[in-house]
Amino acid sequence: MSVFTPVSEAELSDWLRAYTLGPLRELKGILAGIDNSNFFVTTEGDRSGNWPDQTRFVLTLFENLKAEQLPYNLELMEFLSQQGLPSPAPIRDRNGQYLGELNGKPAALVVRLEGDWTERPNVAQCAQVGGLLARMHLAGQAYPQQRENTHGNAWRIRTAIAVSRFLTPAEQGLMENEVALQATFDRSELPTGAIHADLFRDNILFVGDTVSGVIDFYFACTDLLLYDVAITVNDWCMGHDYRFDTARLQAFLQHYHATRPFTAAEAEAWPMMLRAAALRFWLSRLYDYFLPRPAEMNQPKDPRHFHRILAQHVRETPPLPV
Ligand SMILES: Nc1ncnc2c1ncn2[C@@H]1O[C@H](COP(=O)(O)OP(=O)(O)O)[C@@H](O)[C@H]1O
Ligand SMILES: N[C@@H](CCOP(=O)(O)O)C(=O)O
Repeated sequence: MSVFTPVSEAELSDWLRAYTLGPLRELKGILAGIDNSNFFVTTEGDRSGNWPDQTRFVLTLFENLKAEQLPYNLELMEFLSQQGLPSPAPIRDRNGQYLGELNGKPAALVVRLEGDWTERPNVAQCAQVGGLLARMHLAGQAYPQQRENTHGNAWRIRTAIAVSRFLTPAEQGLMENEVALQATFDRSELPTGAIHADLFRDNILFVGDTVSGVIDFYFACTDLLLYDVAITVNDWCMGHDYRFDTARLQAFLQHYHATRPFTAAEAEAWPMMLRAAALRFWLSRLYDYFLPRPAEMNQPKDPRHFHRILAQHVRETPPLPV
């Protein structure tokens, strides 16, 4: 979303001296995104450096994650990019470090990928994203690091308490019921691994109908693969009436299933995963909407969207259609 921590050209020019990317040409704050402070950075390039042809980068100042939590995310991006997946590689400085500090925040530069995100994905794009997510899950099985989901059960309970006063009694009832159900739902038979955990439409870039990039791995963690699928389809395959668009959903899931077949336990857990995924973003959007952090540029997202998706999933829980 946002720029919470401003950076001046002089501050960045000074910081860039640690890299072999040449002098700063342009610095521009990015409005999109909601967690970190992001900037497009263009440099003059340095033909003698490690990134001779690269002049376009994204600078992120991490607002929530601490430096010790970031190696999981940044090294996952590097790992997936080495496996041929279109994830932006973090840039290492002259000392081989990809994580520094700028204006009191942990900060990193990553390669700026080509392409734009799509607001209205078509069936072919959903199919591509389904296949891509399955490939990311399979590749992630070899990723050696683990990180607990910061938006798991304890976070759900804490956040539900914090936002409760902003809800109607009916909304409070729905939330309390879901938080309690999710807390006791048996997940022990479900496959786990490295998940993106926020693979919304604005985190995939396309050139035409071809995926050119997967960005924003800063919620990535070790969790259920099926939960990641549910998060992704709740955004990519949702229709205007808060029911799935069947053609996009089937294309997505069939392409996923062709690369990593769903297990019987996953088919059974599907409705609860869709609900967990909707609850996760209802809660975070409520929190960001009613209890926002101060920001120079900010664009809170509408929490009612996920309230409606959750209510619909509770009314009618669609089976896994593969
Ligand atoms: N590697 C990248 N290549 C191209 N654009 C990027 C890249 N990383 C981020 N962006 C742009 O910055 C925006 C915000 O980034 P994002 O990681 O989603 O922010 P946040 O972590 O705050 O949610 C994206 O919507 C995209 O336009
Ligand atoms: N995708 C989430 C919030 C995180 O936003 P992002 O800009 O980091 O993708 C939502 O839509 O609520």
